[in-house]
Amino acid sequence: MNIIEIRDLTIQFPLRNGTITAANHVDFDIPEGKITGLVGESGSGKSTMASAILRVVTSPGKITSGSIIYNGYDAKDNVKKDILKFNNAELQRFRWKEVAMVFQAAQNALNPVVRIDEQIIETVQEHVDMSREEILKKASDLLDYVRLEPERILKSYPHELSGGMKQRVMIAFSLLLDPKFLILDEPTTALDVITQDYIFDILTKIHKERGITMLLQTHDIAVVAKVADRIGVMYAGEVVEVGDIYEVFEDPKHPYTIGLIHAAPSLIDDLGKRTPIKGSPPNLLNLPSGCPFHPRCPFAKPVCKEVKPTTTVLGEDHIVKCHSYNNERYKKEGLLA
Ligand SMILES: Nc1ncnc2c1ncn2[C@@H]1O[C@H](COP(=O)(O)OP(=O)(O)OP(=O)(O)O)[C@@H](O)[C@H]1O
Ligand code: NI
Repeated sequence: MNIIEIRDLTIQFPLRNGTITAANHVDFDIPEGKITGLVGESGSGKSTMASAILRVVTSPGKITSGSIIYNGYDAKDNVKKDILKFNNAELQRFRWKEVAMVFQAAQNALNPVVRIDEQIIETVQEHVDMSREEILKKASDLLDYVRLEPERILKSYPHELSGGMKQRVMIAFSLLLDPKFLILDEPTTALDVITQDYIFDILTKIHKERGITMLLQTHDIAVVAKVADRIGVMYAGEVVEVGDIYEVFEDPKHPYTIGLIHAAPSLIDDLGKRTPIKGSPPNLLNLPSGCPFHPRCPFAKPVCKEVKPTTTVLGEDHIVKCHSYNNERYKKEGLLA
């Protein structure tokens, strides 16, 4: 079952010099109980899509089409719910209790002048009726779970903690109301590699032991390879390939996916073969015609310049948006092993 089903989602930012389409008629499913990784270069629209799920798209962004169905409620109120139609009371109930998010640079979300224990109590009491004692007990268990020393952390101010510790506090925070679905937006960016690995260990443990569905957004495809069950690839506001992690790494279909894999140092055995994707991400104010990837694509054909590719279903959980996905040249040119 899919906990989230995004259909035809369009999000636009009207700016003085034009309109940016950060999500362009996106269809995307997030299956329950799995870790879905979402990769794409900076500006491809990952954070914007996540912010739509929680209805926190930043101004001047507007959702101009689509629906986001949430299937996480109990069978008894067996109605499919469109998050985009939630009223304020429904949103209040939905955020934190159903879906929680750990933001990019979440550590900065902590209030610098309030002790951690008071911040936790305040946040929880905004959403549910729980006593201070109950909250502190739960917070201690969770801090312990993310391998922090509860007594010390609860009495600390944010500046007394390292970046990695603050990020683990934010992960514990996100679990306070037992959400079914956790969105992690670049949860380890700005942390050193050892701390990153440590945090991914903890996230994997949380996923295994609690069965929480996760959406992990990152520009680092190597992280997705390590942690996720499925991968979605975003380019210029579109999801261009989605599939099971083994299938996509074994047999990537979109030239952009192939490019990302070949550009990731730790995924290529022979470092000499590492090849960055040529060119740079498109200007969303002035998108190329047809397939937005065509100016950078080694396999572009005349049609790619003219016609936007539609979605091709390749298997039970594998889709691609490309005119040349089955091009034998992929293999001939040695781009694939
Ligand atoms: N508040 C805003 N005002 C104007 N444009 C915005 C705003 N938020 C996002 N955008 C634009 O929307 C596009 C998608 O941005 P988004 O942050 O979703 O990408 P991303 O894939 O998360 O990138 P990153 O890896 O840098 O976080 C970008 O072109 C960005 O400039
Ligand atoms: Ni982002």
